[in-house]
Amino acid sequence: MTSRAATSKLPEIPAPTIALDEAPLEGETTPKAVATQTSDEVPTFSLSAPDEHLNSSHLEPVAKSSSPGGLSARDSMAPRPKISMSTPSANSRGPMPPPARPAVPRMGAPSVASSLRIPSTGPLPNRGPPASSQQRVSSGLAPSGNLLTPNPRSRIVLTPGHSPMDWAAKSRSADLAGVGTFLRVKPSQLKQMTGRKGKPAWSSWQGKVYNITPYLPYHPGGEGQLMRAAGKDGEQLFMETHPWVNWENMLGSCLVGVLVPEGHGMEGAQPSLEDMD
Ligand code: HEM
Repeated sequence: MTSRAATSKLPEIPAPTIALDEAPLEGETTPKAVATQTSDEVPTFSLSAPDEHLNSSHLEPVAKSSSPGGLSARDSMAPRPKISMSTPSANSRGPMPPPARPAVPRMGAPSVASSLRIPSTGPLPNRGPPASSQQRVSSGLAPSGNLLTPNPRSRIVLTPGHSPMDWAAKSRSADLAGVGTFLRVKPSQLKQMTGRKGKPAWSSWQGKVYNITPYLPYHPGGEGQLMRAAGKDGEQLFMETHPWVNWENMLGSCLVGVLVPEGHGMEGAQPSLEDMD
């Protein structure tokens, strides 16, 4: 009974004003009413096709699909989209997808998908000033001896057991200064600590003197580079090379003492210096 009423409404739908007034009310926006002018032609065609299905089989699918009939409303909605979708999908299932997809990515640039892609060839975003930082690499990738990265600058390949992580562990575990107590070191005395002739290599940094000998095999720049600072103030060389490196933290266990003027007494320090010769 109700089905006939619905079918009877369908032929009345072609009148544009009635059908369109009902649609926007159920819909969200009234501006869609503009489509009514174009829909004058559409409803005649689209409705004709479903009308045939509805008239002939609107009761049949309900009975076929489910006898309880609780889904009658859904079933009535389903066939309409199926009709419109069926014709294009049936045509596109075979050949359509393959040719369309490859053409777009090969062209590349203009598509939205391409703008979302990560460039495979261009430079990656800068994540920090020391791009080739040994510290950054070593923080997670060099738990033991060998360094796994190439030498973009003048870094060397450290021998096994001498990675920055190894140094961190060693420097935490022991006093590496090589002196019994903190010393007052004169510049003339610092100059003698060149790491040669059996003497340790000392270097000063901001008024403090460090024994850099234990760190030599751990220095990513090589022993030769580090030795350039031996026997003198190494701050300038250090800052010219890697100002981001924290000298004090890395060589804290190597602290010998403080640098004092030449005329300053060496009361406590003199014996220790003599003993080391
Ligand atoms: C004495 C204290 C020093 C410490 C604790 C120290 C520590 C380090 C560290 C951690 C690196 C790796 C840096 C990185 O890859 O980002 C490095 C590299 C290097 N260091 Fe030193 N260094 C010292 C002194 C010196 C001195 C006096 C020189 C002389 C110029 C020097 C020359 C170099 C060079 C050429 C590199 C390799 C280039 C680089 O990776 O940046 N270092 N040093």
